[in-house]
Amino acid sequence: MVDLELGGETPAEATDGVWLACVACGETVAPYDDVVYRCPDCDGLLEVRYDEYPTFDDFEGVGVWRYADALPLNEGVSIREGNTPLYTVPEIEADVDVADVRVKHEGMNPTGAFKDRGMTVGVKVAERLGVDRLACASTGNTSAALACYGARADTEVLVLLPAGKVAAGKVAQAALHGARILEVEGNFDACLDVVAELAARGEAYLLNSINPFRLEGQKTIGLEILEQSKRETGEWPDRIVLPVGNAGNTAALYKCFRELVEAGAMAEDEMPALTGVQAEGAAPMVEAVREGREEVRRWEEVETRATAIRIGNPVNAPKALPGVRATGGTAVAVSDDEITDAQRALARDGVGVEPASAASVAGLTKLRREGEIDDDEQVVCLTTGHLLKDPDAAAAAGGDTTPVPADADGVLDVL
Ligand SMILES: Cc1ncc(COP(=O)(O)O)c(C=O)c1O
Ligand SMILES: N[C@@H](CCOP(=O)(O)O)C(=O)O
Repeated sequence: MVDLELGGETPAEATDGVWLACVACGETVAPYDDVVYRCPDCDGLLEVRYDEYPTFDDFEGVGVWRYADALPLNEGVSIREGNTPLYTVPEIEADVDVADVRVKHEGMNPTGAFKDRGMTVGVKVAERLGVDRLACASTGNTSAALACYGARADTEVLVLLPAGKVAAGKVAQAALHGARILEVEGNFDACLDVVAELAARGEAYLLNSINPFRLEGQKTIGLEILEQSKRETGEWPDRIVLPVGNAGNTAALYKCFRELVEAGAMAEDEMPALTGVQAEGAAPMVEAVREGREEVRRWEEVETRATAIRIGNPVNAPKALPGVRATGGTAVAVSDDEITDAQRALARDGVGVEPASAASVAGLTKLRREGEIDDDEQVVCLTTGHLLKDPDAAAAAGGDTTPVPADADGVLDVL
């Protein structure tokens, strides 16, 4: 069972109205006394809790730190993350025949992915804890963001990547920002096992999404979607469709909604339906949702062109699965070809994304075809990473180049 109830008494462990609580057994833990990732009693996942939850009236400014009242600290290690666009996508909207489809493009963050929202918080907490080495396992984007924010904080960064399975743009980012890059003979889940063990031995501070502070930053995706949707359409969306890998965003969005409900700023039946999309070759969350299970079964073998979500053991599943259920959402698996088709469709609407991001639109298309989504819905698809993250995939999905001589007549001959 999971205990996701907010509110109640502030425990003695709280510092500045903030504490950690185990979602499995309810144990409370002081936030900044020791480095802790899991419940010391039962090994369950931890989440950040507050003595007070803000409403929309409490927010001011722009970007992630507009939402400081919903975050554990008042400021972060920041390079101006968040405030990403919510695009209309007229061609996709017409193709899927849904009343309103918008795309929240998280690829427009400073390092080109949503991870920056988590790192601006997580790296600041690391500073407060006084750690001297940051680490993560990564399919690419987490490592790029951690390398960048670690550089900004002048702290050593170690990243473990599955050898040969990370897109070129992401490795280049981690390298240029000065991270120590270790290529592991194994998939992402194996990398996470190793780095979690290093963290448990005190060798590094872990900044994957198992870190509860990182997910606080990612909550702001939900707050921005709600505010932008209300401003641009007068309504909150009925549904948010998102790619799922380690299930951090699903967990963070659900926490965002729960906090708004606790603050009295949202009714429970107003929570947008969280709709997760995975690649067919890496779909343990979809399997768990379909089978009504509380936990995922780890997939040892995973494969997909969408390398960012090539993940077989989503660590945040115990937080994310209740979110899918409680919001009336669902989960669906899509093929690599469906992902590439969606990447092309987004590109035709002027939105350049990496393959994993396009999974959201592929999922919407499939669920519409299967009659699981109604035509009168207002839907937001989350696109999580920029096109340039994976230049090889973009080139393969795009058109061919044509060689021409260096004169106008020669060029006109081929047109
Ligand atoms: C581009 C991209 N999209 C989606 C995901 C999946 O997000 P989550 O792990 O929060 O489910 C990731 C990483 O996991 C990613 O890098
Ligand atoms: N896609 C991720 C996988 C790791 O997820 P995390 O959110 O737990 O850090 C990546 O970019 O590495």
